[in-house]
Amino acid sequence: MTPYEAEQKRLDLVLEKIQDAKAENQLQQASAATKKADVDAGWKDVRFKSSTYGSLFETAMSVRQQQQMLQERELAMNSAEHQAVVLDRLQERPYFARIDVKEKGTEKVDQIYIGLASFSDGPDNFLIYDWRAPISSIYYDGGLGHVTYETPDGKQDAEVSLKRQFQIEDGTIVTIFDTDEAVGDQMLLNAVSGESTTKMKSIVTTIQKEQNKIIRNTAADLLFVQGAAGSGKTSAVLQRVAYLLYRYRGHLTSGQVVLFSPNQLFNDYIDQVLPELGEQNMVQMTFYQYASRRLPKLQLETLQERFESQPAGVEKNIIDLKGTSIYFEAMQRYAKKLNKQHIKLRAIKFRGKELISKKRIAEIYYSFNENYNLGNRLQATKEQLMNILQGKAGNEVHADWVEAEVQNLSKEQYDTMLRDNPREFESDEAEYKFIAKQIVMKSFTPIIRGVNRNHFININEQFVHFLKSMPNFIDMSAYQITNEDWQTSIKQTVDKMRQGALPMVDMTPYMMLFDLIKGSRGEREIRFVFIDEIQDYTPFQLAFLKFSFPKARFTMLGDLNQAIFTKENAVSLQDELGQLFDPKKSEYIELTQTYRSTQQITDFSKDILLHGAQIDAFEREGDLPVVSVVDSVDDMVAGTVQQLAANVAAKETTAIITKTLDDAKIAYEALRNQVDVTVIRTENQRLVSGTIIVPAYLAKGLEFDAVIMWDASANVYHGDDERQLVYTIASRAMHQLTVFAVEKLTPLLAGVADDLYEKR
Ligand SMILES: Nc1ncnc2c1ncn2[C@@H]1O[C@H](COP(=O)(O)OP(=O)(O)OP(=O)(O)O)[C@@H](O)[C@H]1O
Repeated sequence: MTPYEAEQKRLDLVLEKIQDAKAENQLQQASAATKKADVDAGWKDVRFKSSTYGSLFETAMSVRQQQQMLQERELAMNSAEHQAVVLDRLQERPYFARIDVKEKGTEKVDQIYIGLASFSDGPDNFLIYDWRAPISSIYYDGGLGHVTYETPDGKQDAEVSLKRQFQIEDGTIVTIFDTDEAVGDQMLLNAVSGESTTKMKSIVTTIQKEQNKIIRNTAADLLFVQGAAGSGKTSAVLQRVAYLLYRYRGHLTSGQVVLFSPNQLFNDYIDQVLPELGEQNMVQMTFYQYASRRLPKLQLETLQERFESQPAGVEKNIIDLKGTSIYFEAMQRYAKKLNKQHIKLRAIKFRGKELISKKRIAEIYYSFNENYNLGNRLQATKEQLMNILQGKAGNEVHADWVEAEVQNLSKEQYDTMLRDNPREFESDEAEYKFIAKQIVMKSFTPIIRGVNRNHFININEQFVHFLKSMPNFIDMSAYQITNEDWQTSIKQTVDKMRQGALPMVDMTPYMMLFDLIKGSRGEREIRFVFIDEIQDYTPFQLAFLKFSFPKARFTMLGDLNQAIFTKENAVSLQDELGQLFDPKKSEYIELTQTYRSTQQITDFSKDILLHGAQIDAFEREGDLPVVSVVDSVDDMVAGTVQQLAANVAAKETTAIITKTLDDAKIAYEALRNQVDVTVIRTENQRLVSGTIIVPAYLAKGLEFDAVIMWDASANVYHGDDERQLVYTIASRAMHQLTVFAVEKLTPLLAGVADDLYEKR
């Protein structure tokens, strides 16, 4: 029998067993469904008796029992359902690799077949191993011969005598490929040569050794991945989520994993990867969404506003300062001082008059000794305020307005107030008291809620006071900021706040200050936080996220060359992180090999960068990028139409990437009558197939077969600080890159070596 025949025979056998398992699974599902129906019927027996405490408790018990039963059944059904999905997937593609391994100390050679999930036909007889199983690591990590791999019990030695890759289609083995490398280049070439789609795909069959390190790391508190554009950072990190969910099954749910992504469009782009791997998606959001959730009343600056504002001079110095860890630390020191003085309060009012004055609240707040921290102090203040409110409510019973309301009660209102209470009162006085108390309690409810929600802290005023105090904490001249500059900037912030808005730079400090005053302990149930495009975060934001997720391990991914928001500040990020996380528990991994683009596009993009970053192109040939400097916008439009026609003929999806949203709209107006295009205006739009026009800041993290860079003229991209932006745009292209400029090409591209592109 040839190896091919032998493998096909085995495959047939496995498929048969999968078929058996499916039949079995269907029976299980049916039985789970009947059991659930029984429980549902049981609900009818749950009577709600609530006249006494005893019976209330009894009802609660039986509801609880029903719920528990229901949950168990649901779980059984879910796992049967889940299993069914897994089996379907395995039937489609049972495995993609095989390794023959002899573990140290044994003589037997095991044939390990690796697929998307484990499958066995009896205890310990695994016909397929999950790609995340410890032993599967061997497939990704090395060649033939001696290997060691990590298991939960420590390192294990083994000998590998065969590595085989398969392509299986419809139950038939199409190719078998034996290799002595980690993951054969041919296989990788096949994987990356496909066309782009609007959804990212998993890379499970061709994970590279360096990527495998990222995926399987469980030791680091901070895993920092610096990687060139297209080096598979995002891919690796999504595989990592799937890995962690597998590794900590039963202790970790997808709801305890949060991914901060650059924009909503990107969320949309990656949301199929985990389901494809048989896992649920983690919580995905942008930093902006996180902030809006926490500050629902404030209008925050949007991505577009942030990207398109081009602060310079002092304004920029101030923005820079507000993003530093120095500013973060200054805030901590400022907050500490609030234990002694300067807390900003709001009087508690009721029916237009002051119930508890600011002065009184301050007295209470500062009546606790210095051992109290801000959180305890606030808590203790709240308790006292509640006591006072209770007393005040008692006094209020005899107020005129209450009396009037009692008199005016309708019969219906009266009945609702009495509810199940006995209708007979000892005296009229007792009846009045009872009703009046209800009325007072009802009108006090919003005040009590307000106290519970810290409304007596005037956070806006506090924030302004914080800003005003900063010159006492930070030497502003070190940032080229004069006292006057600082005061002007405070005024601008205050003006914005008056309109119910908050500038982006003040957003994180504002949340942080409030958290400090509240003594917030962060979201402790979150275990893993992933931050993509880390170069766009300031040290202040990172410190804030660390504070907000105190129990989480962090994985940060970024490309310092694509720092389109923070620009050169990103370089110091790594140093800053060294202060936030214990260096002994931090790991830095660099990915230099890029997979997205052809050699020609990678070489061109790389040359845009000044410092010749370490970027290795994957050997895949394509056309040279084309740079076309034309005489007028009309010519650019005509050229774009022509290029689009060529791309469509070659079945390449194209993105026309502009610098700003306005440019995108202009391009759209110019093109819409001639070609079929969709303009992406906001991050909340869906990615559609076909040609799109998108502003650069929304194209982050995405990739396209072909990219047309719109208007790369000298008057559009001028400053050296836009180099990273130009690099980001160019590096979105997989196979085809066309650059148009009107009259004069941006100097940022003019510096690229002549032989790396074709002039047209
Ligand atoms: N091991 C791999 N096997 C096959 N394809 C891969 C592999 N690693 C990455 N790729 C492909 O390379 C492309 C770029 O990957 P990805 O988007 O993850 O890179 P990135 O580092 O996040 O890029 P950027 O920083 O530019 O957004 C994707 O099409 C991805 O599928």
